[in-house]
Amino acid sequence: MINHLTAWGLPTNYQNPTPEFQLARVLKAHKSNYEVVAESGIFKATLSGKLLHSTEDPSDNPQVGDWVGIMIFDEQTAFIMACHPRSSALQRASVGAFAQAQVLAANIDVVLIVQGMDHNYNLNRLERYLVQVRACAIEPLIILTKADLCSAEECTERKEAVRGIANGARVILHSMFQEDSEEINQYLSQGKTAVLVGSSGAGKSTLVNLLMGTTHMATASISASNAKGRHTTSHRELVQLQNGALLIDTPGTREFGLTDSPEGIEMTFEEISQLSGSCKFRGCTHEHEPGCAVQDALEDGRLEARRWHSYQKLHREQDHYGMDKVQRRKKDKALGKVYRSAQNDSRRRKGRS
Ligand SMILES: Nc1nc2c(ncn2[C@@H]2O[C@H](COP(=O)(O)OP(=O)(O)OP(=O)(O)O)[C@@H](O)[C@H]2O)c(=O)[nH]1
Ligand SMILES: [Zn+2]
Repeated sequence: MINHLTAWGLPTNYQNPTPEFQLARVLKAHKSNYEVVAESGIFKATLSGKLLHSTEDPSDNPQVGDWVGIMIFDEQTAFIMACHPRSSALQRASVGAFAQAQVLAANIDVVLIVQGMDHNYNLNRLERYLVQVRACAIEPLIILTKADLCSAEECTERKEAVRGIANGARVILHSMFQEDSEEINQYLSQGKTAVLVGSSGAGKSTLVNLLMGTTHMATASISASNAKGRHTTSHRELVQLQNGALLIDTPGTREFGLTDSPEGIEMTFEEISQLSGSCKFRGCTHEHEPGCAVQDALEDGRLEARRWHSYQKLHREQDHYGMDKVQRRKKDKALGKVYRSAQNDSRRRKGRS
């Protein structure tokens, strides 16, 4: 018998960490309402009280793509009892929260960074996505959509420019008027989970529709379609593609704030990391020191000023996040102390009375 959950990306050697509960994967997460798929079907789900109160960090709460342990309540509803460890998580700095990471999707194999070749085209933004995806240790794939809006020369030029900053990530040109999506499909293999990111209007939903085709719309992913059978991006959701791969669309990720993994910057700006190693002084700030390899490269044109400024901006942002996180931890710790001492006082008072 084919294990139903393998069609939802369950790795063959997966060990269920909580065998007392049924294994399920989160298909949708909207605030505290979830939809999960288990061997026995699709359920609406909510977090169990225990899980709700035991998670200190909001990023530990289940997200789209997570493997969870559920207890089935009736034919349609279930409780999520446990959120299992993730093989990977695509996260960004949380919007409006101080130095908190927000998990956008869990257990991801590849992130498709979608950018339109219209006014959406922007190398700095691509670098930001690349840094953060790599900071999460996930493979990035860049898809330049709306190729029909550029001349053939412009397309080639832009693809080359993107290759120049991609540091080894694959770059694919795409248009909705193309008959097939074979080139993209190569990276979306059976049982692998991909996430689409890109700013609003980049062409993500259009691409999801193309990759989903029509046959799978009749299955679980019907909920991803409106009456006209079109996928619409209102919230994150995991769908099955025609070729057996799984795809999560993230709507309008306009803000894609960096968290604090320096690996992302090092991998994306490898040439700058290498140059830094040749500076005369260790700890060179690359601003005014003599014998600075970065300044030399900027002067003779080996390093483009745009790229250097982008690197500096992203580096600063990441440093800020790191410093804010240290501060937040200190504050949390101090608050914890105040709370514990108040608890002890109250216990003592109770003991005396
Ligand atoms: N010319 C052209 N237009 C495209 C192409 N792909 C998408 N579009 C158009 O671009 C607009 C935005 O596309 P969507 O797919 O809705 O963009 P999105 O990234 O899902 O946007 P959000 O849902 O806001 O995150 C739509 O009007 C599409 O028809 C393409 O390859 N060529
Ligand atoms: Zn230097």
